[in-house]
Amino acid sequence: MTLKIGVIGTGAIGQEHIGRLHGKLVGSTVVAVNDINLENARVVAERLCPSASVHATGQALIDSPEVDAVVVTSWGPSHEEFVLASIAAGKPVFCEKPLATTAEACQRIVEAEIAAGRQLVQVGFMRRYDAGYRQLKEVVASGRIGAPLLLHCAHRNPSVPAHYVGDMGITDTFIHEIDVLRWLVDDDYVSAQVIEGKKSRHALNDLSDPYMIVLKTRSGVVIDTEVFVNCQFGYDIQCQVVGEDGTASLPEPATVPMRQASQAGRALLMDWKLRFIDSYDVELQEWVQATTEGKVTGPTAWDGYFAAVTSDACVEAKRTGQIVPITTMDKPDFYR
Ligand SMILES: NC(=O)C1=CN([C@@H]2O[C@H](COP(=O)(O)OP(=O)(O)OC[C@H]3O[C@@H](n4cnc5c(N)ncnc54)[C@H](O)[C@@H]3O)[C@@H](O)[C@H]2O)C=CC1
Ligand SMILES: O=C1[C@@H](O)[C@H](O)[C@@H](O)[C@H](O)[C@H]1O
Repeated sequence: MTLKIGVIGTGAIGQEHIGRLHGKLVGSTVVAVNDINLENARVVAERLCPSASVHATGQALIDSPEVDAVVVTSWGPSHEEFVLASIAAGKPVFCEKPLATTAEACQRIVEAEIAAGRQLVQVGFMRRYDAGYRQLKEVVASGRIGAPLLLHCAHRNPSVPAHYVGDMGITDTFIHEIDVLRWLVDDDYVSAQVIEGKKSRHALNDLSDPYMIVLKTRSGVVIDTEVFVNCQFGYDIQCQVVGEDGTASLPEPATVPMRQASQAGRALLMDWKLRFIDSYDVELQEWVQATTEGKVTGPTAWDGYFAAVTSDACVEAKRTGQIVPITTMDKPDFYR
């Protein structure tokens, strides 16, 4: 069976996902697209999936009988509307991160999915599919470095566009660590602290950059992460787990070691698209397979909700300079 997919949002990652769902992966085809910029949707369809219909609204795409499943790659503030509409239509939906921009909105999605009686929602936390993170998780779970005590992490982007403002360092960027690190150590967070310091001269407008975020988990693991989105030198993701008996680190992406012009070294990637290209493929291939079998096997609406609660706590911690507790509703049996 071939899963017929409708994609809402034909911007940067929308185009990436259309490319893989229509031409690269097995068992899927893109039959419909939509974007508030309709002309852009038409141009993208023409280039990547010429037989797809271009719908005037996201709702029309979701309602279309030709669409079996929905992929939401529009801006964060529109996610709630499209995910709720997909649930109401009884259609599986893959939503890029964040699931929604507030914890309240994510809670509404969780409640709607429970009321619908079956899991339909997967969130685009692709790092769980990255070969390096999967290897690191295996090492941690094997007990070879003993129980994890501390994590030292960094999320560095070379630069960000002018529309990247305010707390996006948390809600758009650090949200990846929020999800992948609780999955990595199989633990949940209980508090957040944000430490701001000297601002880089490369940070535009009101953007505070860089800063440190410290999360503490239920079992007491302390996780520090540097968020630095104007670091200039590369797209650089770091994660080191310090255990009772040793340390384990996220492998560096494989790039060619070079000796040239009196220097020895290797190139750094400059772009998230390249750094996680394989994980997006694995993520969406597993989603297509699971959706065809009527299951959700990846990050759920609950994971999206938990990430949003944590992200809200980090935003509050940044605003107040205080250590902010992280409290969620009880995890429903539906997600156990
Ligand atoms: N998993 C990952 O590594 C990544 C995830 N993302 C997430 O994907 C989403 C999109 O990000 P980008 O592609 O970078 O942004 P973008 O700005 O390149 O594209 C977003 C597209 O959505 C369209 N759009 C916005 N509101 C809409 C609405 N109500 N209905 C239909 N179309 C609408 C815009 O016109 C635009 O074409 C965001 O939630 C972002 O956080 C983005 C980059 C990487
Ligand atoms: O999801 C992503 C972007 O939306 C975000 O803006 C970047 O900071 C992240 O590194 C990238 O993975």
